[in-house]
Amino acid sequence: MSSHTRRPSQDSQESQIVEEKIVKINGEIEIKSYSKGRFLGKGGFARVYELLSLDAKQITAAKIISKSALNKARSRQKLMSEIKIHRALKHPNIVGFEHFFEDSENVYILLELCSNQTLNELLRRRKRLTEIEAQCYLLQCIEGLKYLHSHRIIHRDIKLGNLFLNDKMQLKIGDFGLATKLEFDGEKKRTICGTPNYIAPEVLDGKIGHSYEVDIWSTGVLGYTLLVGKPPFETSDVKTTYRRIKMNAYSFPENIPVSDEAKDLISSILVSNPADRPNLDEILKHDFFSKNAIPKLLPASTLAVPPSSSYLRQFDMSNRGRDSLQLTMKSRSSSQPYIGSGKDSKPDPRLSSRPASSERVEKADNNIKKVPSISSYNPTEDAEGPQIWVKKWIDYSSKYGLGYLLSNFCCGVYFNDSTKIVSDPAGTIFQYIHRPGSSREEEIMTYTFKEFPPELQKKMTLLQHFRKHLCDEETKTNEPHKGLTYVKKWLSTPHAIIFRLSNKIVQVSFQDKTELLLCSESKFVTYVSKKGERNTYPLHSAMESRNMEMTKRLKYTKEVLTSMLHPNAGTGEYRQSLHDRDL
Ligand SMILES: Nc1ncnc2c1ncn2[C@@H]1O[C@H](COP(=O)(O)OP(=O)(O)OP(=O)(O)O)[C@@H](O)[C@H]1O
Repeated sequence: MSSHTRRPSQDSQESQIVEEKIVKINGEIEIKSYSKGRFLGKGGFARVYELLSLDAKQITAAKIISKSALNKARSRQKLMSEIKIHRALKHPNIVGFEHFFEDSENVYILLELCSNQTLNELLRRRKRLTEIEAQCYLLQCIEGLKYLHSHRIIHRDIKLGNLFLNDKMQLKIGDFGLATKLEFDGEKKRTICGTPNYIAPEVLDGKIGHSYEVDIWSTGVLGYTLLVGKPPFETSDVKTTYRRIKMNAYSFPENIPVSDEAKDLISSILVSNPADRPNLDEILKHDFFSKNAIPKLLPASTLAVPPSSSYLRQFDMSNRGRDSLQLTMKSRSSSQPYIGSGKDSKPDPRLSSRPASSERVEKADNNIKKVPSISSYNPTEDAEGPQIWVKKWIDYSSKYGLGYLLSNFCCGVYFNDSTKIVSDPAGTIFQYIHRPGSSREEEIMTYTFKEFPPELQKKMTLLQHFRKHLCDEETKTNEPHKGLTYVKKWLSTPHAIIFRLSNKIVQVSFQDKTELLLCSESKFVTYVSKKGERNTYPLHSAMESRNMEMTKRLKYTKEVLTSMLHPNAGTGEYRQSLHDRDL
């Protein structure tokens, strides 16, 4: 199997098309083409990019390793071992291994794309996590480890940066560069490897050898790090860190609240003698995992902010005796801090903000009972409603376009020429979305705020201008986001402004501050009432609901969306028909 990359002749940059040459058994040659997309990150060895297979239209993360980095026999062996171990694995909590191939310059490892980065970036944004989040991630990590250990594989590098999150917020163990497969169960390994903060004492000792218990130790370090915000043995130099690990010198800081159950579990894991540590099943039976119900997956909003109190209440075991409806179909707060002019102050007609404060949603719990058709409905991720929506916007289409702030604090502009720009919350990177030449396909280019083509200068200045007006200082985080959601289309009617987001959510923000968020894929609808109450329903039950305020708006939305598909859409006649339509 071999392949080659095609370099554009006048372009000195890296090639954008990768071709894989497959020699079939009958000698025929098949060429598979991939288009190289966004840069996702780099490690010691590899640069990682999105790779789109042009025939299957499937996007993967491609770890591209230059062969020049493999001139030492040890690095080649390491890569071969990583591929050999990883390709045989299949589990929901392990990064999927799709495929690998090579050409004269590189080795390409195609992996399941984890678009929400790793727990490393998450913790940098969030500082530390709530207990329910730590439970949820630890459970998934332990499930992945159980699978590995049952196949006699020790990962040996469990740490924040090797725990990936996919678009559904599923945790996936990745990077098998240091993993090893035991020949038999009692075998001990002696290679000193791992990442300083997470390395187990028996690895540092080197004499006694190590086994599965090193992954258990790292899970303890992981639990501590998620809850406290920094690893237990961290110091400014590696030697002192190692000394602390050997002496088991760590403590829980007094100013950070950590439950007794969490402290007990972590302390039972972080013991010097590997034989005294609990095994994975014993960890799962610990009180830390039974003091409350634990969500299978967390909402994507927790990438930026902690889960809201109303979200948390559905997992509180002390509520279990209450009305089952309240527990199964909880109204959810976005948990994002409320930014905006508020309902009492008179809003600037051009500057709008959506009502999304958590107090409002908490009040909504009592209202849920009034919607009869949803009582048999069990909560899923979808019951959370969309995680990303337009929080504020400024309609400056009289001159330039529409500027907006999303609930995940990404800021964007839909320009009058239909090009779009969207920045990450920190203002580090931005994406420019346009249709090059006469192409029908949109192209998404990613640039940093410091380096971008000069022709984008004016649009960047406008983006900066909108950001200044829409963003609060406190909402800016430091971490670049990947796969940014942006406004794909928007339309203003006499009653509402309608946004179609790139994540396929349609948001209808009415003049009276009510709001509909429609998810065409999951067929769920979230309604924010005049009082600011936010509830999510399956679309079919929402249509039949007795909540007239909502059904009226759903009907209006349906009519507007249908007429947008009309051949006359965009013409004066069409616009007039929108004006004539009643809410
Ligand atoms: N499956 C994936 N989906 C999305 N991004 C990924 C994926 N795999 C890797 N990345 C990104 O690429 C970066 C480098 O990947 P990785 O750490 O696996 O490379 P490496 O060279 O093997 O690193 P190391 O030096 O730790 O062995 C990661 O930090 C992450 O940002």
